[in-house]
Amino acid sequence: MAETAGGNGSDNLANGLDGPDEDEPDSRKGDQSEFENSGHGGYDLNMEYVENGGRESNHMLHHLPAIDYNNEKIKEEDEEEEVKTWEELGLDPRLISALNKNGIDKTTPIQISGIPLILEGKDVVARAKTGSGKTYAYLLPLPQKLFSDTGASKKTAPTAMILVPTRELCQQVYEEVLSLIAACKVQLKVVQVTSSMAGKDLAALAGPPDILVSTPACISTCLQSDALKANSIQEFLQLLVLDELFVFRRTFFCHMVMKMT
Ligand SMILES: Nc1ncnc2c1ncn2[C@@H]1O[C@H](COP(=O)(O)OP(=O)(O)OP(=O)(O)O)[C@@H](O)[C@H]1O
Repeated sequence: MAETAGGNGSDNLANGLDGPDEDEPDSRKGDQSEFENSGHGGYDLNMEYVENGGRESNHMLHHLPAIDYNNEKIKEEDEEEEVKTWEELGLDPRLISALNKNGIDKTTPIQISGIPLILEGKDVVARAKTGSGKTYAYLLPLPQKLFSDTGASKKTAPTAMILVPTRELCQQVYEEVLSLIAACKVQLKVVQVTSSMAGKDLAALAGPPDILVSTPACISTCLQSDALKANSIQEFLQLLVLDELFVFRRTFFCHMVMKMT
């Protein structure tokens, strides 16, 4: 991880178009049965994410608190791990209610570890086995942190960005965010943009959204076309999620993150 974020900085956010292929097959097809079968052991370090929770945060990922479950460590944690409720994680009652309506009433280890840290505004790198609930681990705190955001009326960039490597994942995460926000009955503008969208669709970025779900390649295009402005992102972005972080390693995107945070 240190190597990933500690690489050479880029001089220009819009430079370096060697981003990941957005047509890469969607690796996340986790469904309920997959989740149930995964148990809480055997984490195989196959996914990571970063949440940038504060302007004062350190730019070097190796300084971040890391939730890093490997097979050996998870056994120890399984023995000692305290099961916590959504309430004990500090989750907003509206989100808990939304989860309960979908029959999700128990927390998973990655959610127990990650959600409180993210709510505290810490930067987090987390990895756990497919189907272990990582998406909710970052998705639940995100709107919650925006519930209390009175909304800077003059903001010119999204408050939160979720970046995923493929269009399929983008659509999937976008729908999950929309569904959570609808269930909570809060007014948050959520926008999805991908490289396959026509220029006129980028008009949705004007406004701008509270939460933007996109891909690195598309963000690069948006920066080049001025649909997004690097300076505005630096000023207004409060939360950044990189889902499937390993895909972004050694790409221009690492440099971009260094600039944006
Ligand atoms: N606490 C929970 N209780 C029950 N089901 C859950 C819980 N958290 C998530 N799920 C469900 O488990 C499934 C897999 O979760 P999710 O997609 O978050 O896994 P993931 O760790 O992100 O997987 P991947 O590495 O493939 O992205 C989803 O259907 C999700 O709705």
